Amino acid sequence: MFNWFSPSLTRKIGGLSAILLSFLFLVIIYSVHTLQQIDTEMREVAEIDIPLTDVMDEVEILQLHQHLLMEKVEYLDKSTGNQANKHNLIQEFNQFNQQLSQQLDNAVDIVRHGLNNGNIRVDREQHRTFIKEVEKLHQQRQLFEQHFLTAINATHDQFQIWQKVDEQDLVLDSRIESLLKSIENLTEQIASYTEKHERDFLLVNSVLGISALLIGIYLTLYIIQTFRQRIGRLQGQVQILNHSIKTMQPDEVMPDMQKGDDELTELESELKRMMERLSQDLTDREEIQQHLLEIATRDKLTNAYNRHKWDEQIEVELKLAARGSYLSLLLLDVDHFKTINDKYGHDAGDEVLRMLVSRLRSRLRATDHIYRLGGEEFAILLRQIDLGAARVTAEAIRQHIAIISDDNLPAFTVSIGVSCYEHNDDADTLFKRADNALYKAKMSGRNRVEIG
Ligand SMILES: Nc1nc2c(ncn2[C@@H]2O[C@H](COP(=O)(O)OP(=O)(O)OP(=O)(O)O)[C@@H](O)[C@H]2O)c(=O)[nH]1
Repeated sequence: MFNWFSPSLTRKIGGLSAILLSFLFLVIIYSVHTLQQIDTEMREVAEIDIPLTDVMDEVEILQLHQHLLMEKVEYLDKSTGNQANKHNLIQEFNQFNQQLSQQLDNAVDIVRHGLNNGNIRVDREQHRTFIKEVEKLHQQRQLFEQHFLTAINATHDQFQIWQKVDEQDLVLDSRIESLLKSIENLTEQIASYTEKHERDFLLVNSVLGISALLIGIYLTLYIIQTFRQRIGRLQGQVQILNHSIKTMQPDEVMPDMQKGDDELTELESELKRMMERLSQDLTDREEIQQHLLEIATRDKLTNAYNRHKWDEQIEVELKLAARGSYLSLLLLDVDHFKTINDKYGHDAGDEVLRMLVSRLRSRLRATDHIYRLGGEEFAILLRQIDLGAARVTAEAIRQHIAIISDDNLPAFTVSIGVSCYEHNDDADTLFKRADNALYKAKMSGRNRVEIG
């Protein structure tokens, strides 16, 4: 089923456009149909009703003329008896008769022709009735003429005969009048049909036009609103992405995805995926950097910090100590390491160094760092430890190392020189005191702790 909220933007706009076009199509179809209808009705009025009205007006005028002639003839017949004049008037009367017949035939022809050609669409039945009425009028007129001629030629009861003729003349007048009235009615009827169609045309076209306009406005506003909203969101996300790339900080929170599966949502999810990829890349990069840093600062054999790290860190620790915190240095050297190497081999010597660092770690706090300064010499920095405590720690270490017993490794001992930060010490002076103490320990027989 068509769900308005889920389909793509193209389909939404396409759907609304299709509805809009359908409305316009309906307007066009309806307009063409109604205009055709109005045109047919106007043609019917022009081709049938107007000529018919003209003909019947002509009939009425002729009838009036004939009526006057008849009055004259009647007067002459009754009073003067002027035969020559009467004869002329009768001839004139007959001419009008012919013209009247001709006009009535014309009227019938117009209607019949219209019916046969299909030009008459409105009230065909009433038009057929009109033909019948005209034919009847025709017959009555012929009857009237016969009566008129009889009246002229009558030698007695003239007054009564002329009265009858007058009566028939009146009937004919009223019949013609009613025929004219019926034509007028037909014309009015067609005019009212046309008017109704024009009104409907305006109404339906207005409704369809306004609907199309409203849909068009809605469609435009919907597109503008949607694009502004969604593109605003996308701009925000692109800015977040941009900022993350600039600062190399992928921890910016992307807004939640909008529901739907249109093109802009796809673009949004693509941006989200890019952000995730960037985040992953930056994490990987950080891990690699961390790893490289480890490699750069650690001794490969023992994993203790190397001399490079020592040079860096001692300055940091000295600054902290200068602010008032204790800092002690243990300088540790394996006794007779050369002999171990010579006697048990270089690999065994390596293993001794590895084990030494591992044991030292187990005796120290996490904040006490071990540095391999070269060969079998190590430095240990003890934070927040004064000289006395450092000596105790050094002694504990020495004893712990001396009692190691491992079947695979030779027993060995260490000598330790201890120094503690003093006012205005630098790396050299602090180191020197520890080194002197170590020297003293070596000179005093090794496996000893000495204070510098
Ligand atoms: N196995 C091994 N030996 C090393 C390493 N670095 C230095 N050495 C050896 O350590 C020995 C140090 O010997 P010396 O400086 O004479 O010191 P010592 O034999 O320990 O004598 P004292 O310090 O006076 O007790 C040398 O033989 C070096 O070759 C290493 O990484 N592995």
